[in-house]
Amino acid sequence: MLTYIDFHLKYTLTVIGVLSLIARPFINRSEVFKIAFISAIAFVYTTPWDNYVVYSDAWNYPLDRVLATIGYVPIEEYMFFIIQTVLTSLWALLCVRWSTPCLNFNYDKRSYQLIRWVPITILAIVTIVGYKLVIPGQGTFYLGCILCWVSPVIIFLWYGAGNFFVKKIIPSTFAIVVPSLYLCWIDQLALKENVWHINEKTSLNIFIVDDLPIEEAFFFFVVNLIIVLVGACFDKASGVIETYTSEYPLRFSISWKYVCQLFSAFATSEYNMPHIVTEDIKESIEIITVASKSFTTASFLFPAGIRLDLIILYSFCRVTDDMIDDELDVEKKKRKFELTERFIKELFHDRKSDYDVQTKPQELKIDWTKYESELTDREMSCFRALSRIAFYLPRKPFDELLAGYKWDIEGRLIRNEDDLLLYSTYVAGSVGALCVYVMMYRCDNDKYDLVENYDYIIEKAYQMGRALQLVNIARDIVTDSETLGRCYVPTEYMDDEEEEIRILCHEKQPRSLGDKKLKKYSTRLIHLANKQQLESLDAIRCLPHVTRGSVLATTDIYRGLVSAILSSPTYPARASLSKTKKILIGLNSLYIKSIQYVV
Ligand SMILES: CC(C)=CCC/C(C)=C/CC/C(C)=C/CC/C(C)=C/[C@@H]1[C@@H](COP(=O)(O)OP(=O)(O)O)[C@]1(C)CC/C=C(\C)CC/C=C(\C)CCC=C(C)C
Repeated sequence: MLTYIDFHLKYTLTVIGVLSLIARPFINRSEVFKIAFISAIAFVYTTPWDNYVVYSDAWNYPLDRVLATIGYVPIEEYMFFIIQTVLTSLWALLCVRWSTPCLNFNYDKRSYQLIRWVPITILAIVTIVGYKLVIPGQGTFYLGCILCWVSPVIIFLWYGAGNFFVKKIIPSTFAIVVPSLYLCWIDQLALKENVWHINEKTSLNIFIVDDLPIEEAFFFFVVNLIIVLVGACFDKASGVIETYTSEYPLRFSISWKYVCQLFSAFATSEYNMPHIVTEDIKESIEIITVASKSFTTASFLFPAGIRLDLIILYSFCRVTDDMIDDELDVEKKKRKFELTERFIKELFHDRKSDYDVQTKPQELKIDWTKYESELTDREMSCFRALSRIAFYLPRKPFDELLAGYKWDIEGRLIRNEDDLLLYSTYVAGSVGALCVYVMMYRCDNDKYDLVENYDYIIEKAYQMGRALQLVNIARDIVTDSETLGRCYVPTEYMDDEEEEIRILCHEKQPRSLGDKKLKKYSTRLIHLANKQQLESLDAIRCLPHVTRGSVLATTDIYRGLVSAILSSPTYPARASLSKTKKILIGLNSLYIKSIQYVV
C-alpha cells in the first residue's frame, strides 16, 4: 500500500536530491533566498485555499494513507507546497540561468505595454469567471477554485516580469512543462493507488489520461507557471540591479533595504532605463564570443552578475590589447595607448592608494568627446562599460596592464625567466587580480567586504594569471612570430640568441627553427606554467563558494591547451580543444575536482 509519505520519499524527494546535486555549483545565497522566499509565500498563500478545497470536499485522503492532519489537510500535503516549489525552482534554475539578464530586457515601450497589459486584462476576466464557477457541489467548483486563486498572483507577477519572461520563452516553457508532466505522471500513480481521491461531483470529469482529471493537470501547469514567473521576477530585478549599478547601488543582502531595492527593480520598466548600457554590454558579449571560445564557455559557469562583469573586463582587455597588436600605423597605436593611459588616470583619479576601491558607485566626470574622436564605436562601448564598474576595481592592475602593453610597443625582448614572469604579471597576473575583485564584489555575500587585506588571494590570483599567460605564450610561439614579429621565449633558452631573434622577429619564419626546438621551448614554458599554477591552486578555497568550481573550471579549460600542445607529435600552429572536450573538462572540474575546495 502506497502512503502519502511513501509517495514523497519515492517520487518527489529523490528527484529533489538529484536536482540539488546537479544544480549545486550554481546555487548561491541569492538562489537560496529566492527558493526560500517562493516556498514561504507558496505555503502561506496555499494553506487557506487548500483547506477550503478539502473542507468543500473537492478532494479527500483515506485516513490510513496519511500521517496526520492539521486543519483539514494532511501534513504531507503541506509538505507538497514546498516540495513542488523547490523541485520546479531547481529545474528552472538549470533551464534559465544561461543567458545574461539584460539581453532579455525589452526597451520598446509600445510592445512592452502590449505584452504587459493584454494578458493582464485577460487574466482579470479569468479571475471574475473563476469566482462565478466556484459553486460548492457543482462540477465547475474545482476549476473555479484554481482560476480565481492563481489569476491575481499571475497578474501581479506579469506586471513586473511578463516582458522578461516572454524574451526567455523557450527555456521558461521547458522549465514549466517538464516538471508539470512529471507531476501529472506521479499524480496519476497516486490517484490509481488511492493515496488521494478527487470528488467526481465537483470536477468536470474530463480526463487527460486514465485517472487524471483535467483540473489536476491544469493545477500543476499553472502552479509551475507561477513558480517560474516568480523566478523570472527575481532574475529580472537582480538583472536590473547588476546592469544599472549606479541607479541601484545596493549589493545583495538579506535586509529590508535590499528587498525594497529588489522590489523597485522588479517594478521598473526597462524602457525607462538608458538603453546604451545594454548596448555596450551586447558589444562586450560579441567581443568575447568571437575572441575566446575558452573564456566564453567558462563564463557560463559563473552566476549572472559575476559573468557580466568578467565579460566587461575581458572585452576591455581584449580591445586594448588589440589596439596594440593590430594597429599598423605606429603613430596611431601610440596615440591610442596614450588615450587608454589617460582614461585609466581619469577613471581612478581619486584613489588614495594602489588597491584602494570604493564600495558605492560614484558619478564619473569623464569627457567622452575626446575619446570619441580617436576610438572606434566598439572600443568606446568597452571603455564606457568598464567605467560603470570601475568604482570597485583597484587602479594598480590597470597600470600593470598598461606597462605590459608598453613593453610590446617598445618591442622589448624577454631575456630570462624573471623578465618573462614580470611581463606575465603585467598582462595576465593583473587580470587575475581584477577577476578576484569582480568575484568578491558580486559574490552576494556581505562577508566579502572590499578591503585592502586580500594580500594572499591577490598574490595567488597574480600567480594563476601568470600560469595562463605562460600557456598562452607556449601555444603561440609560431603565431606571435608570424603575425606580430614577436617572441616571448626567453633569449636565455636559445642556443644562438641573435640568429633566432632574427628568424622569429624579423624574418617571421618560426618554422625554420624546426619542430624539435619549438617543442623544447613550449615544454619549458609549460613546466614554468605548471609550477605557477600548482602554487596558486590552494587559494581557490579562499574565494566565495559559488565561484570556486567555476574558477577551477575556467583555468582548467584554458590549461587544456597544455595537453593539446604536449600530445601533438609536431609543434601545432595554434593548439586548441574541441567544444566537447572543453565542456567535459569544465564539468569534471565543476563537479568532481572542485569538491576538495568546497568542503
Ligand atoms: C570567465 C571569464 C569571462 C574570464 C575573463 C577573464 C579575463 C578578464 C581575461 C582577460 C583576457 C585578456 C584579453 C587580457 C589581455 C592580455 C592577455 C592577452 C592575456 C591572456 C589571456 C588570454 O586571452 P585570449 O583572448 O588571448 O584567449 P585565447 O587564448 O584566445 O582563448 C591571458 C592568458 C590571461 C588570462 C588570465 C586570467 C583569466 C586570469 C586567471 C586568474 C583568475 C581567474 C584568478 C584565480 C584566483 C585564484 C585565487 C587562484
